[in-house]
Amino acid sequence: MILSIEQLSVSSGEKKIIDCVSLSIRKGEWYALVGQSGSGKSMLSQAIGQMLPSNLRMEGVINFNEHNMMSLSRKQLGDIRGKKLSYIFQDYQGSFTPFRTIGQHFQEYQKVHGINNKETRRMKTLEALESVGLDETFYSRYAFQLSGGQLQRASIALALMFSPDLVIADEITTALDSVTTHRILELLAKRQKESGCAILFITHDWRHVRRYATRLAIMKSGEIIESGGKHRILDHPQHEYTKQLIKAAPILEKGLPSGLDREVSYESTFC
Ligand SMILES: Nc1ncnc2c1ncn2[C@@H]1O[C@H](COP(=O)(O)OP(=O)(O)OP(=O)(O)O)[C@@H](O)[C@H]1O
Repeated sequence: MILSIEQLSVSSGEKKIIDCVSLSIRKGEWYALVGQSGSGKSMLSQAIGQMLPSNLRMEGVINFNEHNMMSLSRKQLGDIRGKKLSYIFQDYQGSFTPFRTIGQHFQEYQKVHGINNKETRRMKTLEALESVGLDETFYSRYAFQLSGGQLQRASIALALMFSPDLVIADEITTALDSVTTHRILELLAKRQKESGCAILFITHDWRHVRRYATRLAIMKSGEIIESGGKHRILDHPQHEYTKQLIKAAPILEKGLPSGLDREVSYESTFC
């Protein structure tokens, strides 16, 4: 297991926001976390990287690789975050400051993680951008000169820069149109295959669960109410709430069975 969460609770004063959650993620898998708005998905994802605000109290165990995340120092957490554990957020505009070029962001990110030679950092940046279909002209562009899809491509490149074991992708396509969404998720799937990382994929969209996930968990009011393999849950949901969520989902693409991979060519067109 890459990640093992046991009996995790997060509270604000007397109020439990996450209630005794346990889940584990295997090496290289695509694990989906599904649930209504406010159910605690983002909070759980932030708890994994120990990024919760100080007003919240955490209990339980979070083991990431061989590390007990809750007992690490700031410095140890800093070494893991970005290198072994990385995040891609919904708010891609917020991930890049407007006054710095894409290249400067990549330079800074690598510098923080100990790559001291500027030219090495530049070469690695160009390689990373190329791996997501962005050519070298993007190096000197500012974030506001990129489309939403291009910024998410850059976010994916940044998140995968140090070949992390786990990438947490928190509703990364919510702000994108459907064609761009498709291209971004195909790109993420392709880069996942190449790098072998596991993905914790937070989503509201059952079509994406059906297409990409290997296993999933459903959250409701801070608890995981059902978890397991994709086929089992999509084809035979046990919990009434899961049944309702699946029923309320948009009609799934006709003729696409729950688990069969369908080859879709990777579009390198910039989006
Ligand atoms: N710092 C905080 N202090 C107290 N409560 C908080 C704090 N941050 C978030 N919450 C509450 O925790 C609950 C879970 O929020 P969270 O953002 O994890 O939900 P979510 O499932 O990710 O929702 P969405 O799908 O809309 O992003 C919400 O009720 C939210 O108001």
